[in-house]
Amino acid sequence: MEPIPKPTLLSSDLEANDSDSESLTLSRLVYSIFSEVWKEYWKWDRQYSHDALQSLSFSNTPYVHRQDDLSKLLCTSSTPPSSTRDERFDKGTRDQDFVTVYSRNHNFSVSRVEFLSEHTIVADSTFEQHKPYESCSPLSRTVFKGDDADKMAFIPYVDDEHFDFLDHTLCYESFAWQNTKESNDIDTITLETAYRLHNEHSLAYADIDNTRVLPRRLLSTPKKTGLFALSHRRDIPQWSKNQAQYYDSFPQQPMPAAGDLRGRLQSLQGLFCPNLNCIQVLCPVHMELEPPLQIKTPKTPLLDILSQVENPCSPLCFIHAADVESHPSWTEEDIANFNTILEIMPDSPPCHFAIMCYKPCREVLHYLKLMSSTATKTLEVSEIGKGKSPVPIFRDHDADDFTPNEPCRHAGLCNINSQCPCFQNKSHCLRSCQCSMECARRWRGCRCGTTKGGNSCASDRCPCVVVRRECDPELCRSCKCSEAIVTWLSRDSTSSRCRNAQIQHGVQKDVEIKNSRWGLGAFLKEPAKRGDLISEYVGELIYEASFDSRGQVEVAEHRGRSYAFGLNSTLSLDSSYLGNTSRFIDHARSSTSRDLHPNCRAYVRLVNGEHRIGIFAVEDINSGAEIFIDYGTAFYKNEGNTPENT
Ligand SMILES: C[S@@+](CC[C@H](N)C(=O)[O-])C[C@H]1O[C@@H](n2cnc3c(N)ncnc32)[C@H](O)[C@@H]1O
Repeated sequence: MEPIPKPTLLSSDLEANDSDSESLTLSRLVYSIFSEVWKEYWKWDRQYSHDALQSLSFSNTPYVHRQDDLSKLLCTSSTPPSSTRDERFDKGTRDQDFVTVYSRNHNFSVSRVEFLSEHTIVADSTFEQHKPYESCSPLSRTVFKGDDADKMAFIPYVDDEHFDFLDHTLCYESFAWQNTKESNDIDTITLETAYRLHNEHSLAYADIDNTRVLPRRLLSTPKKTGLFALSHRRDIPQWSKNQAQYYDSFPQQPMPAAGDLRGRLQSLQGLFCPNLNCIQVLCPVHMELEPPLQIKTPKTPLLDILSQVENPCSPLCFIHAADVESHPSWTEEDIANFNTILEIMPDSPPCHFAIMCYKPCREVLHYLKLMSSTATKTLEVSEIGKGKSPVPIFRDHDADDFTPNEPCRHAGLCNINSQCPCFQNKSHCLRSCQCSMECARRWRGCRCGTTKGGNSCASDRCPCVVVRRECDPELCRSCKCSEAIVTWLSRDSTSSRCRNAQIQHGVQKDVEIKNSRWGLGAFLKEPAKRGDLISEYVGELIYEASFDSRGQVEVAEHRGRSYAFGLNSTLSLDSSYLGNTSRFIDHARSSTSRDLHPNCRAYVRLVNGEHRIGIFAVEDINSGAEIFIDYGTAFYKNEGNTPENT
């Protein structure tokens, strides 16, 4: 059985007998129930594991022909036992191999046995064994890792006498398998402890958390999701009779009432990542636990909004008759919901509000007129006396000297007084920043036009290109960068397309990985034009300490291959363990031979507030050609390569 972890904070106090304070009594109770559950759980675990293993043994595998409740398929290679052979095995197929498939129930009893014949394929030629190569999990987008854990998940090259793994272990504090505090087992034990303390000892969950005896917090805090919320997202072993009552007993995240539109929008918004590179549900990288509602300042005068509506939305649309006969009497709830929608999409036509508010379009316009006159007055008053702000300074065009910051969330203007992180970092405000759309720190996008059959934003004439950021689908409207992906997908070569949004659109070339001069190399499977994105370089985003301990000096050196790129002033992008085909692109120096020169180049671009690396063709390249980039002078220094030997 695993040793019971002692709570770090109170372990000595818990063992002392002479203190009677209320909190200590509470802590002792929590600890004693935790210990009780701990022992019960590991006893169950041992029996469960024993039964599971036992059930796999052949002698214990009774033939039960039942089709229902199949939960597990286990395969072993064998010939069928003669007693259970059916006709198929007597028709000259005896020398074939058979696979016996046992279907099992939750309690490991066998519910069905089948014998499947196995077809053997004889290869014409012998395969040559590939030399040892590390595995790399395929990745479609970069993931944020930050710092590697202090716990070592495995010992690399442990059977290789040339690798000094003892030296490598010094980079870590412990082995991951020595740590019993973070596991599904511990979470399971903690949940059962919480249940018993609450239901059998009448302890409030907040009081249990306050003792800080349990290894995980039960309730969520603004910064961290608690175990109760997490338990809905994972499977818990079926071990305790109390489990069926967990979900009635444990507090749920309160759901906003049906009429509370603001609350419902906020909780819905909290599900989706606001970063345009991501938009993933419950994204662990960009999302706060309870992000505030994104409120927007109106930008377009009402008359302009109205003039853009071409078709009536209904017989009661404002287009037919703009005025109402008398002031429509909406309930307080109607008005509150209308205001909420107005806050998040102020520049929408009344027809859209009509659908969302369940009100006639014409009545909506009446309220819009009322609200817009108030809004203008408020704006005028709030702008009085502000004076001119100093011209903002930015440095986010230079990745070597900049790391993107979190979106800003503060009251007031983005300046020194509000301690705005964008101001402090000299960056542009992001789409998901809380400041007004009129904020002087916001990037305004480009106004590049598109030409029929031509491209836009392909040169330094585009202001986005100049500052090394990809066009923004919400800001760069005239280059139609939000439509470029549709154009590309339809392969419509006659339509114009924005050339400065290829990374976010994932417009990549087909690439094949084959043996090459220095291990594996990347080869084009289709032609590429100058300026085309070949592939995005994806991997794990890591800080410098992890860059070092991943062993640019140890593991990578031993392997003889390095997959890390400097991304910006604090982060590197490493595709050693997670990556895509671009990790196989080899290096070539400028101005060497025709078939060994850099036909592509890696560029760091600011894409919707994040740095990403694109590998772009710097010349027209034929299908079948190997892709090369120039790794730069660091490659010569770090890897002992000289320009001559490459
Ligand atoms: C990003 S990996 C490229 C893919 C690598 N060829 C493979 O098999 O996985 C970079 C490593 O490939 C090797 N490499 C690539 N280009 C090279 C060159 N021109 N000269 C020597 N080694 C090179 C070096 O070991 C380098 O650290």
